[in-house]
Amino acid sequence: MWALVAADRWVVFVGFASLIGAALAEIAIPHLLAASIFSAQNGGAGVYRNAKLLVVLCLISGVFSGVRSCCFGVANMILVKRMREMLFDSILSQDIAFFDEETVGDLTSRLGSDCQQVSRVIGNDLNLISRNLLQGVGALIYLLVLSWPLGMCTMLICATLSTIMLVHGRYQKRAAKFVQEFTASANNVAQEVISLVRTVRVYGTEKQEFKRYAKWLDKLYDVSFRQTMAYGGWSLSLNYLYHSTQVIAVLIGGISIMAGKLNAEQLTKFILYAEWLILSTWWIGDNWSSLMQSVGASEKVFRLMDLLPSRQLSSEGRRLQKLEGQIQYANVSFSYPSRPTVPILGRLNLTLHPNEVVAIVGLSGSGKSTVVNLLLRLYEPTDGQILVDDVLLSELDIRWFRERIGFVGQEPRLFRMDISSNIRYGCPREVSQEEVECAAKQAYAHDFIMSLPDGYNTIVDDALLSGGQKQRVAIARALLRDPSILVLDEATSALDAESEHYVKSVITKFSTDPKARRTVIIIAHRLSTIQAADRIIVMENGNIVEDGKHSELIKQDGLYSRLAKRQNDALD
Ligand SMILES: Nc1ncnc2c1ncn2[C@@H]1O[C@H](COP(=O)(O)OP(=O)(O)OP(=O)(O)O)[C@@H](O)[C@H]1O
Repeated sequence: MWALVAADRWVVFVGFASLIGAALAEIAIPHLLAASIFSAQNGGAGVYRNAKLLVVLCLISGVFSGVRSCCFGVANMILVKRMREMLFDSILSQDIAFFDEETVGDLTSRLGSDCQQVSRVIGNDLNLISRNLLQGVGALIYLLVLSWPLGMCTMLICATLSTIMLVHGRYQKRAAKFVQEFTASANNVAQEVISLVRTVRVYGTEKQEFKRYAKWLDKLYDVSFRQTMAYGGWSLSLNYLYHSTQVIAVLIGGISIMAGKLNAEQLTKFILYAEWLILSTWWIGDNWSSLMQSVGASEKVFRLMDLLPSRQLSSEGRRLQKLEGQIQYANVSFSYPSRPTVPILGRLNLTLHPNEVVAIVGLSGSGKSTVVNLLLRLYEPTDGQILVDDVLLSELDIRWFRERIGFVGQEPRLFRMDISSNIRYGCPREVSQEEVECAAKQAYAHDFIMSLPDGYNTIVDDALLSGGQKQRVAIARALLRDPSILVLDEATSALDAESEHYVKSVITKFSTDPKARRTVIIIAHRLSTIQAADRIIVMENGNIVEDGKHSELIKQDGLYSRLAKRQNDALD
């Protein structure tokens, strides 16, 4: 955290300097107050001088307090901004496996409320704790000098208060972690339910979902209730201890006056400073528990911030003169890091030649998408190697390589921006509007885009376009890059019959038009779309069981032929 603050050390430095200035100015105020009252009673000498001094001290303390508040306020803003930037950057630079483990709700909670809470450490808690600590220590020294028996009694009360404060702070820190966890869980449920609201509505599970959300809110309430009770206990003990200083003042102070060891002015000063000392301890205690809550909330935030970025992104690799598009899987085995004991691919061997259009088919869960995930280096093989143009994929500059890949995922989701920007998204070169429209035409998306109210400038989101339309925009995005390797994962699953026909034409163009040729990998469930592919790979349980052209595989009478027959029967 200090690294975060260091960049703005001047703001923090000026803040702390004004804090000390204000505390020093304020420490003399009770003394002057009592002195003025008693000098007035004793004939008036020094009243005006004390009053003038009081005005000057009040002015100084006011200016310093104002500067202090501004500086710590600014430090707080800078801190929360920088923390969010660092955390977001750290999250974005993680391996994809990280996102299999963490939930969206959890991460957004860390970025939102947790960062805000942690920033309070600088903006509020540390600032107030330091100020009250300074004032408290000043008051204690004054009290001990004034009358050590009275000073010692007050110190004893403060020590008791501090012990209660530490126990209370530790409790608040523990409670803050639960609050953080339950808030994140409630956020997870809310995000999931809102994003699946159509399913919830159709299945009529609103009440169930409400209960699921309310369950976490109940837990949150429970912890917050205990926190409030603990705070009540803290306030109660503070109150008793505060009033006990008044009792001590009356008793011990009275006895001291009768014994001639103290006069009325000194006892008044004692009461003022003792009150100040107790109030300072109260404030420290209050801010201490808040500081502990922030420390509790900060643990996960800092753990996330401290994660090392994905090694892929931090290492530089080789760049080839041109990506020809030859891909070779050599004895590749793989298990997902979240389920390391479940083998997904077992010693897979597959070679794709440059400009070949290869379709991968197979039953659901047979590992088709996993083959593509490994090529995109979203995951690393557990064993074996992947070579691209005879170079190890792990040795290639991953950014350079990905720039040359066009990818359409299973569920293309669009960004909340206009269609034109969605098509340009991630394109490594400057592209004109004509090029965007040309890509949209190739993906048969141009006509429906033109029918939208603002054409290419229409702001889209997931709800505005149909699945097939979103998929065609995603295909246009992939084509605009003019990639050397094009990957279409289930690119036809969400298409209606008409769109499917168009996409089939795009695929046929890749295999027939020499100008459009590139290495294409198509993962498809609808076998009718991939008949024009140069080769069809059939997968079962993470292994390749058949490999050949459509006509050859039909003749083999194996899994592909069975799948094709089943689909034909379904259509009849
Ligand atoms: N991120 C993940 N973490 C753990 N297991 C996963 C993950 N993604 C996929 N799997 C598992 O890996 C296996 C293969 O999944 P994959 O998505 O590659 O199959 P697929 O053939 O593409 O299936 P489909 O046709 O249904 O998309 C499945 O058993 C799946 O449950």
